[in-house]
Amino acid sequence: MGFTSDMFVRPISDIKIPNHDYKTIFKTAQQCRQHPPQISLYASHYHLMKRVHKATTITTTCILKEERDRCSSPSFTSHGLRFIRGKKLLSELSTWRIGGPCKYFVQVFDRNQLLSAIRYCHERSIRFLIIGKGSNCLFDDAGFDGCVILNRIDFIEETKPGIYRVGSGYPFNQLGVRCSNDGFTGLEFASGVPGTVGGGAFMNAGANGQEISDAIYSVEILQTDGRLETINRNDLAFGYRKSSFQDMQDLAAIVAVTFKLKPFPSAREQQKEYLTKRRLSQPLGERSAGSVFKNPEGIGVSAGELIEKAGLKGFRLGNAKISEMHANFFINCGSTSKDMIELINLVKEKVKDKFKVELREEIQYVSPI
Ligand SMILES: NC(=O)C1=CN([C@@H]2O[C@H](COP(=O)(O)OP(=O)(O)OC[C@H]3O[C@@H](n4cnc5c(N)ncnc54)[C@H](OP(=O)(O)O)[C@@H]3O)[C@@H](O)[C@H]2O)C=CC1
Ligand SMILES: C=C(O[C@H]1[C@H](O)[C@@H](CO)O[C@H](OP(=O)(O)OP(=O)(O)OC[C@H]2O[C@@H](n3ccc(=O)[nH]c3=O)[C@H](O)[C@@H]2O)[C@@H]1NC(C)=O)C(=O)O
Repeated sequence: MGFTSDMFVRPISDIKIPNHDYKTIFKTAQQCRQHPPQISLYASHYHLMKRVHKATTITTTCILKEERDRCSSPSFTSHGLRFIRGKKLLSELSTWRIGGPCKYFVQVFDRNQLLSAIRYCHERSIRFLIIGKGSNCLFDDAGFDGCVILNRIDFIEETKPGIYRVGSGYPFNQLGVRCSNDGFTGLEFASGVPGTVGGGAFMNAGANGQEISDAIYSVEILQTDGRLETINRNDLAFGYRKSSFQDMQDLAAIVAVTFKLKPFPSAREQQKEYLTKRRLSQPLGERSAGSVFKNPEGIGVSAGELIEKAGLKGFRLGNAKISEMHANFFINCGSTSKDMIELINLVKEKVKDKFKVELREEIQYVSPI
């Protein structure tokens, strides 16, 4: 989307002339009589309106030019945040290491920054995407024609024994280790999961019979209109890789999650056992996005098993390959998004032909526009 000048019209409060500094306002007005007024003045200036409105206009025009220049440079600051324009590669932001440049990129470290980033996008009708570790996303080689907001809200506080309030950008993996080390059960499975707490809640991450939803006490979310809301677990619905968040029209982002865990002396051993199992059965050192497909429900056979039985383990299409270790992990060996999508579609077709089972993706496609 191109910039138009009216995107940069700002109310006078944003113009760096203090309300009482009439001298500067008059001076600016005198310099720029040719411009028509575009925005209204504050009531306190009303008695000066006739003489001042031209000052407002020209000052705004200066801001427009300044902001347009800033926004077309490789990096610029707005709303107190540093944006990178056109340079950040999505391949650097995804565990699959696939994806072209995004039009804007910004990192947020707390709730207010997240709100500012969303406001920035909202004011300019820029499409935005919140990502955590990008461990479940397939980005396009063409990139993303919007703003990628990288969630780095990564605080953790134990408010009472077994109750943890955690920023949505906190690594899920680390949370699993921390809670198990502290002797609490419920999140042992999280160690080894490469996502964030927010991504985990959004997807209702699970493994080894545990799910994040079983440990959640409440979730703090940010709505697109800027409102913050805390939702109790009882008011949320979860299923296999499914959560209420996926259906919320007004959700901007999950900001923090509070977990309530029970004491369990063997939590640490349990966590280590899960991690060992994961290391033995999953290609963790390779560029993947974890399970590509959800397990089909109600048939008692996993997606990995079906793909293996279809004879596809180790199959390679271009530079995208099905892991020899686990058939539901697809490896990027220098692949494009096109290769990976073709491989995914081919697997779906073969499994459908052979077993009459429709595999459904767990990974999320992020379209470039
Ligand atoms: N069990 C396993 O071994 C593995 C599990 N996973 C799971 O995949 C998920 C990926 O996590 P992560 O890498 O952080 O996510 P990603 O960065 O891959 O984002 C995935 C999706 O989650 C949504 N999302 C991410 N963070 C937030 C947030 N704070 N608020 C709202 N929505 C959010 C985004 O939705 P939108 O597009 O709407 O912005 C995005 O499309 C986790 O559930 C992880 O547990 C991944 C790999 C292996
Ligand atoms: C990796 C993910 O989560 C994983 C999670 O780590 C593990 C461990 O609990 O259980 C799920 O995998 P999974 O169902 O493939 O679990 P596994 O224990 O590896 O395999 C299940 C069964 O399939 C068989 N199997 C698996 C892979 C394979 O190539 N061939 C095969 O026959 C295994 O022998 C086993 O009998 C989650 N995947 C899904 C889609 O639910 C993820 O979500 O990205």
